[in-house]
Parts: sequence; structure tokens; C-alpha cells
Amino acid sequence: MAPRRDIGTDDPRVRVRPGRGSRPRTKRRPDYSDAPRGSVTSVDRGRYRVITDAGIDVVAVKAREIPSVVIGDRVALTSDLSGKKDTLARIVEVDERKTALSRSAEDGETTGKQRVIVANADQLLIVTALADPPPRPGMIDRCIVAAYDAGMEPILCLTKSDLTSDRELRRLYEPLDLRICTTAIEPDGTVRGLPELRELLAGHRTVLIGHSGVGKSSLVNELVPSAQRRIGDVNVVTGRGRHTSTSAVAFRAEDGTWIIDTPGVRSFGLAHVEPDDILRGFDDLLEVSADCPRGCEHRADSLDCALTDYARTDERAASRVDSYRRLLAAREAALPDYER
Ligand SMILES: Nc1nc2c(ncn2[C@@H]2O[C@H](COP(=O)(O)OP(=O)(O)OP(=O)(O)O)[C@@H](O)[C@H]2O)c(=O)[nH]1
Ligand SMILES: [Zn+2]
Repeated sequence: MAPRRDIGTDDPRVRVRPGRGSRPRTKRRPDYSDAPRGSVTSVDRGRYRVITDAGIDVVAVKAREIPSVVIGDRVALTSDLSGKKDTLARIVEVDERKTALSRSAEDGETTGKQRVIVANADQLLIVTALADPPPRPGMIDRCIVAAYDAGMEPILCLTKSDLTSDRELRRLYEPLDLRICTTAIEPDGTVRGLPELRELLAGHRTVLIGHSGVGKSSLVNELVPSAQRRIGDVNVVTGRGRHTSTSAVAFRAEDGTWIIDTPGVRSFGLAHVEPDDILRGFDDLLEVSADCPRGCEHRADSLDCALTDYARTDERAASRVDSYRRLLAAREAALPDYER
């Protein structure tokens, strides 16, 4: 793997949250370092589902002093860990997050603020249909940036290749340091490309992101048969996908593989991302930008920006620079990313 893929704690992309150690401790604060631990799989109105490391599915509430718990968080538990009906465990500590995928705050929340939606996932599977609905390269690019910003590895999953060829999109994204898989549901219901996709996800914690209708639920159901996501429902009143909530849910498949679905997530918080941070999503441009003047903001009107010359070399280069600059603009506007 390229050195860029190293997302250990030395990597600047990993935003290490202040750990418990940096907080003032009261003398009476118990030590939970030996308490049983688990991973949060869903969050619903103050109730958290947690799979303990012993493999028991428990429902938990969180202790008042804990500020926030999201899907994927590693937590320490006390109280009842039997997992029996009507029993409650108690989340008493949250481990430092290795990665944090966040979205922009929406109406009713503080504008411009970030909300972490998934913790500790290491991959972002960007699910895009090749047709019906047509792909949106701008959205794919924003997802790539969000992944790098979160400290996650992006993977592009191109669905519905039975409808049209994946050649064009592969041509656009293959030069990037990005893995791509293509899938199609065959007339007999089997999914072409599934073994390759499984291989990419095996042993990882992967967040799936994609517009309504791209075939995300169909994939989740294949990957985790017990998930039983409903397929193809569109809300007739709003004309939008059936998903109205923004709550994600994690499914655990074999051997430590986690699939985290994010229904209704429409935007990533990119407002805090700097021009050079965004370049991480664009290997080719990162290299070219070495020739830029110091502090270059890489805009179309930036003096002597090397990207401008590069864009003139060929069509693909032009579209890469274009995508990158579109991202710069998208980051500045406060509109939800997915609406563009
Ligand atoms: N032709 C074709 N259709 C597909 C493929 N995958 C999914 N579909 C169809 O596309 C529609 C949407 O699929 P879903 O799996 O519900 O898509 P989704 O992304 O989960 O959409 P929401 O459920 O609205 O979030 C359904 O009618 C599927 O049968 C594919 O590979 N080829
Ligand atoms: Zn520049």
C-alpha cells in the first residue's frame, strides 16, 4: 500500500479526539479500564444497541457525564450485560475514536456545526448507480474528500452495470488511488461482482453511502442477509426515498466484518476542510500542486496555480481540476452537499 494509506495516529488525517486523560478527573471517578466493552450498532432515542466483545446483543443507556455516543463507538459497560428482555446495560465510558465520519448539521441544529455519525469505521463505500439514477461525479468527489477527512479509505462501488457500461466512470476515477468495484443484478437475481465486493469489505468496518435508488439496500441484503433492508420503496407523498431519519445502523457479518448503512445522510461536513486537505482526495493533483506558489488556494483565479496549466494537458486532467475546484466551492457554501 502507498504510504498515504497509513492512517495510524501519526497520520495528520487522523483527528485524534482529546482522550479521557486530558479531562479533569474527579477523585471519585471509577476506573473502567477493565470493564467489559462492546461496539455500538444503533442509536434510537437514548437507547443504544451494543454488541459486547463476548458477542451478546444488549440495550444500553448512557451515563449522564458522557457527552455523545454514536454508531461504531467502543464503549465500556456496567449493569446488566445478560442481553435478556427488559434489561439495561449502562455505558460508562467511550474509547477514543480512531476515525470520525461527520455530516453537516441540518435545519434546527447549529448551522455550520459538525455531527459525528459513525466512529471507528475504516472504509467508506460510495455506492453510485451507472444509470437510473445517473451518476454525479461531484457527489462522488465530495464523498472521497469526506472519507479522507474522516481518516477512512474510500471505495467506489458502481451498481447497475447491466444498464450501461462502467467504462466512463472507471476512466475518470481509475487514475486516483481508489479501489473500484462494479456490480449488477442478473435476471436470475444473483449479483455480479459480489465476490469482489465481499473481498474488499472482509474484516473491515465499512460505511455505505449513496443516493436513494442506487441499489444500496439490495447490496446490504446480499452482504448481510439478516439485515433485510426494504428495496425500491419510494415515498409517494414526498417523492423521495423512504428514508427520513438520519440514523445509521451497523450490521455485523462474519469474521469481524461490519457494514454500516446510513439512510438519509445527505451531506458531509466539509466546511472546516482546507484547500490542501481536499487535495488528498486527488492524488494526481496533489503531485502537480508541488509546483504551486506557497499558500496557493488552487482556485481558477489563483495566480500561477500549477493546476491551471495541468488542466490544459488533456480532458481527464481538466475534469479532475474541475471536480476539485467544484469541491472548493461546495465546501464554502452552506447547502447540503447531496442537494447539488
Ligand atoms: N437494473 C438494475 N436494477 C437494480 C440493481 N440494483 C438494484 N436495482 C433496482 O433499483 C431499485 C432501487 O434499489 P434499492 O436497493 O432499493 O436502492 P437503495 O439505494 O437502497 O434505495 P433506497 O432504498 O431508496 O435508499 C430497485 O428497484 C432495485 O431492484 C442492478 O444492479 N441493476
Ligand atoms: Zn495551486
